[in-house]
Amino acid sequence: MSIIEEEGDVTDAPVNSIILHACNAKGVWGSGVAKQLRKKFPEAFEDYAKKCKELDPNFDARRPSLVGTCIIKEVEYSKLQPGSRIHIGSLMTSLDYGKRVDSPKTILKNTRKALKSLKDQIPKINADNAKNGITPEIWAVRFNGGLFKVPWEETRAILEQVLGEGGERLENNIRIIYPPENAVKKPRKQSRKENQRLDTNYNLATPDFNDPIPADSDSTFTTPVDSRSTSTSPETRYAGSLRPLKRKMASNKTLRSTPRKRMVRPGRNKKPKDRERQGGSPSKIQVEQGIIQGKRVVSQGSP
Ligand SMILES: Nc1ncnc2c1ncn2[C@@H]1O[C@H](COP(=O)(O)OP(=O)(O)OC[C@H]2O[C@H](OP(=O)(O)O)[C@H](O)[C@@H]2O)[C@@H](O)[C@H]1O
Repeated sequence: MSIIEEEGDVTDAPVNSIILHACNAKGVWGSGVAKQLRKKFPEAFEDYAKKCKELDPNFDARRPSLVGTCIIKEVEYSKLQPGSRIHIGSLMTSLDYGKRVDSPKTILKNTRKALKSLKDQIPKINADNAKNGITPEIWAVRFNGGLFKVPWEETRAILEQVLGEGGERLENNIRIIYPPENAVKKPRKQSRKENQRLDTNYNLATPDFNDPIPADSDSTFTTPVDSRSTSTSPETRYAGSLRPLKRKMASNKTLRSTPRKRMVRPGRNKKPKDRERQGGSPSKIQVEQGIIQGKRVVSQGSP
């Protein structure tokens, strides 16, 4: 047994080979590789869906006995080559799919069991092909590594352990097929709402203006300052104008909880005229001058 990884399309696997992929146990091949296989080999899908339904008629996950097994279905390879055969091996590594997909840990546990199930079925397939002097090759995708979101290295380690174990090594060679980089769908474009949220979050962070602008930046490089001016965050809505500063000062006044008290000593602010009328004490200068507005003041020590 050898394992090689190469670029390509798994649906181009040759006649007499075994295509290997992972799927849920709910009878759905709605996306990813499974969908492609459903389209090209509808017989394999019908067999899989029927088996899922037999074991769990309502697909309510009460009888998840297919998880951890491998369904292998032999189908016609091509209508153009009557009698030509290919096997589709479906590793049931998660009970459900989409948001209800099993955790990576559970998927890996199920993968180990499902690969053992595959290994148990291979001798019969090999025996059938031996008549024609063929040892079928296994063409696998990097299963679990797409919609099931399990890092491929972790799945591969289990594959090597189970299929390559000691004296029971498989004689079949394994080809891991991965799509060319430019064939992989780009991540979904973020919605306008998500973009706005990201934008706001970004602008709320205090930009470090001391950060050097990357050397390879071109004229379209957007600094945090530029993007702040288009932001709708409260802190930055008025970036570049004086209005926010004025508003800030105004709001400081109105926000003060207790009005500032002025310390006023009694009679302090009264005009000299008032002071005199009220019989207040004359100022030092008035005393020195001896006169307050026509009224003679007798200073101390005068005869
Ligand atoms: N033609 C091609 N040739 C070669 N490699 C190809 C390829 N097309 C894609 N790949 C790559 O093959 C890896 C696995 O990718 P996938 O996402 O398919 O599989 P998976 O094992 O993570 O997950 C399984 C669940 O995905 C679906 O989901 P539904 O239930 O329909 O919702 C199923 O039904 C299952 O349940 C990724 O590296 C893809 O880039």
